Amino acid sequence: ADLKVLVTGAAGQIAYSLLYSIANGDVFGKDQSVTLVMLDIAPMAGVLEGVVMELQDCALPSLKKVISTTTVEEAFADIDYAILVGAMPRRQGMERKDLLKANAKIFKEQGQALDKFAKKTVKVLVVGNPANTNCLIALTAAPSIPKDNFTCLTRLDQNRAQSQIAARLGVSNDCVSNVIIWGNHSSTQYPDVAHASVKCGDTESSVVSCVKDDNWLNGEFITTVQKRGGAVIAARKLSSAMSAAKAICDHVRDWHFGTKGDKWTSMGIYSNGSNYGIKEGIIYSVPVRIAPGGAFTAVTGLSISDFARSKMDETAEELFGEKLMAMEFMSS
Ligand SMILES: NC(=O)C1=CN([C@@H]2O[C@H](COP(=O)(O)OP(=O)(O)OC[C@H]3O[C@@H](n4cnc5c(N)ncnc54)[C@H](O)[C@@H]3O)[C@@H](O)[C@H]2O)C=CC1
Ligand SMILES: O=C(O)CCC(=O)C(=O)O
Repeated sequence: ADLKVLVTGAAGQIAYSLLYSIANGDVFGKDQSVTLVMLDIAPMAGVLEGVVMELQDCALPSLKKVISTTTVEEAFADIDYAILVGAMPRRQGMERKDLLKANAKIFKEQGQALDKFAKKTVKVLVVGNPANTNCLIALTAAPSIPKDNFTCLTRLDQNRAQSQIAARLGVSNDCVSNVIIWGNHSSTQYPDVAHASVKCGDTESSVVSCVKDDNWLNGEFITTVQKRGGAVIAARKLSSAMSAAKAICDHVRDWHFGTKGDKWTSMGIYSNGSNYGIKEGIIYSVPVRIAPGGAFTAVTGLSISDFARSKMDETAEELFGEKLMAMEFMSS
């Protein structure tokens, strides 16, 4: 059957790369026909039309139909996937949580629209910042959809971490696996390589033993990944878009087709209180294994050092703080 995939913020920068990749079959496969639904706000209707024209002009075989709209009723009707990108991006000098007030109401409205109009099996990926807390807002506004159908994007952080390690070791990016992103997609996130491995030829070794520099791994490596979004904004005067679109494709592809073998990937998921002492009630990034079709389980049994514990708790605390702020905005 045809897959109906919604992208919000469809006239924006991330969408400009993302829509092409989805339409080209890079996410759901070349043999899967896709109906793309594109939502943006009314003032962007003209730009949206231009993007629709370009998608048509790509003449892609797996793109069955394009629907562009500025109303949530039409956008969320019967969708299989909702990729929620549309939101205000951060500018220089702002933290991602500064966006909460502006963006919280978007995700409340869209959560309600998911609840009312989407398939109950819809898979939701929240990208708009602050991604974890926006995801929690959407999930809360959509009680008829299972909590495990809501995730937020930390794959960009994972890709950044993986590429920092690969560059340090002088190997290609695909040699590095099982890097973990814990917690918030923010500067408190904890990129963790304690369980990561690097494969060169037939031999697989731990990243820690290959890098042989704990000072770098526990210091500069972590801060580089935590602050990478800000570094891109400072350089480009715009937030990451090409790399964000690529990470969205990686996330959704793995959620659709599953992870391979014993490999895992990180995504922000609803914390039910049973993983690594992380309390219930926030969207927190953890390593997961995913079965084909999308059922995922958090990877269990990983040893957690005291250093990791304190980092994991710090980012959880920030998320509970954001949740409190979000609840205040919602009730005021
Ligand atoms: N989680 C992550 O790893 C990342 C998240 N982001 C976030 O993604 C979001 C989008 O970034 P860009 O595409 O660069 O921004 P952009 O400003 O280029 O595009 C955003 C689009 O969303 C639209 N929009 C605003 N309110 C909307 C609503 N209620 N419904 C539908 N569309 C709406 C805007 O009109 C605009 O066209 C930002 O919040 C940004 O911070 C960006 C990179 C990575
Ligand atoms: O950092 C930002 O706010 C820009 C977008 C983003 O979330 C990122 O690049 O990681």
